[in-house]
Amino acid sequence: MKLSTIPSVQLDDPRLFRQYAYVNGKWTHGDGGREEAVFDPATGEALGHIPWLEAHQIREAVDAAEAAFVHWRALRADERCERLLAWYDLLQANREDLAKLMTLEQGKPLPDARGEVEYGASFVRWFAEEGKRTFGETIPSHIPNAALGTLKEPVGIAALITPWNFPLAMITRKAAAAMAAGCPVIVKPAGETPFSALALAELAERAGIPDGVFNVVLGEPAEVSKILCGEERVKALSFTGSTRVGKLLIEQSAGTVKRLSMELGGNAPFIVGPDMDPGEAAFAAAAAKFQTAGQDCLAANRILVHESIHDEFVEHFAERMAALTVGNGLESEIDLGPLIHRQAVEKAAAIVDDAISRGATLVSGDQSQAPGPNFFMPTLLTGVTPKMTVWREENFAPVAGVTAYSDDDQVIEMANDTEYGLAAYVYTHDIRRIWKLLRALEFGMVSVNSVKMTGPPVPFGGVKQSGLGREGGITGIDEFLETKYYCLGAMPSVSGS
Ligand SMILES: NC(=O)c1ccc[n+]([C@@H]2O[C@H](COP(=O)([O-])OP(=O)(O)OC[C@H]3O[C@@H](n4cnc5c(N)ncnc54)[C@H](O)[C@@H]3O)[C@@H](O)[C@H]2O)c1
Ligand SMILES: N[C@@H](CC=O)C(=O)O
Repeated sequence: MKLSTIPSVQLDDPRLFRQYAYVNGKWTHGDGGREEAVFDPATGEALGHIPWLEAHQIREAVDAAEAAFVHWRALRADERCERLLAWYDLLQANREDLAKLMTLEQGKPLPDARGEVEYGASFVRWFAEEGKRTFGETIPSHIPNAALGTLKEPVGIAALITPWNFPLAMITRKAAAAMAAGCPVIVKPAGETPFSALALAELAERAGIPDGVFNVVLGEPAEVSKILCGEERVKALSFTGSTRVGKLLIEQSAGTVKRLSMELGGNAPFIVGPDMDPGEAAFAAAAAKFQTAGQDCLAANRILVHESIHDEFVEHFAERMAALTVGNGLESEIDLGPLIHRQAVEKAAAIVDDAISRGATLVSGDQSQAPGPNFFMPTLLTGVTPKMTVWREENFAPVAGVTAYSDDDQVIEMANDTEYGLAAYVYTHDIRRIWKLLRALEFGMVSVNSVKMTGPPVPFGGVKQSGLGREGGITGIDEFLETKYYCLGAMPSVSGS
């Protein structure tokens, strides 16, 4: 292994920085000697290296999870709860180090990284408790002398494949639900951000999570996913990432008929009604657009403003953008960090060029001001239309596309004009308009007059090509549970009703 630069960033606990995979409670290198560098997107410097496991090592992780399942599922729910709560406490106690690691590998400003650690930990606590409430049902019997009911049982080994934009919370929202349900997990984090996942493994071990229950495998993404999807013993696949890769994994899982949860791309409309104060709406829209430098599945992708306040809104939005500071997320007072890598910057530039070539107006976004090659300055385009990539695709960059509409029916049509259906924002105080939009918008989540919409109690997920299933909330654990129906017959003591 090559030397890394992370220790110089002064983690309070340097053992949270691991450059190995974690399988069956052991830190593991790749048998084939393959490894990958991980870069700080702000500076371009290598932070460290991770091994790429060989196919037989991925299967060993499945063997380990299979063995662990026997004991993990046999624990009482309150015993699993205790271990998960110990994990939660350790995440909280190490919040600062986890946040530093995250900023280094992902780029988001340190306060946002702290927020994500808090957010990620909150799912662990939530599901620790929810695990105690996986109730079955009693069914009034139609069969004489029989007792009918259901039990909830863990589905089995769960493979969790996660993205780089939320390197910790996208893991805990899945892993805590699965583990609380009694399932061991095999996590395959994004290659860009493995260190948050490995720190989670270190803390899981300290929390007393038994060997084989929480595994982190690293490797060539297509190779690893093919094995996990093709493995009969892996019963559930929970994926967060792009719709393109999600579709691929659905296909790869067909042969083994897995339980699938898919949290895929978004293309969120942000609708501003004619009754809104343009300054207030612009402030909210900027918050919904620029968090995590726009690299958020919930980011406002198409900002649709009523024509009567459009020009004023644009003025306020541009003012708000001018106040944003772009830079290395480790420095103070930074609002936007870098994009994850150079290709993301190139994609953002291409989206802006495409929009301008098709008639959009560039209001602001001078890329010569970018503090480094992976940075993209907040950009505002007006007059965006459905023909433009900025409308059709999730841009995953700090590029805001604004357009005007004239009435509610038109804006509903505009908002729904996408194959995605994750989240939508509505800003208006007119209760009739709110209800009309809420019902007509084809999205899994609609947030009215609030940028913040997520958290542990929330059923997070999309419709259309934004995904399958829901994470979090009271149903998130069901993604990892089977319903077993039972009929206890020949029981004269039961009446049948
Ligand atoms: N709906 C949600 O909850 C949610 C949350 C976060 C991110 N996202 C989406 O994630 C996307 C951004 O994340 P990303 O760029 O990491 O997504 P991605 O699809 O490129 O990667 C996600 C994961 O899949 C792996 N992967 C990549 N190519 C693969 C392949 N060919 N075969 C198998 N695995 C492969 C990656 O290594 C990573 O672990 C955006 O579309 C965003 O909207 C959705
Ligand atoms: N912000 C989202 C992650 C999407 O990228 C969440 O809260 O889950």
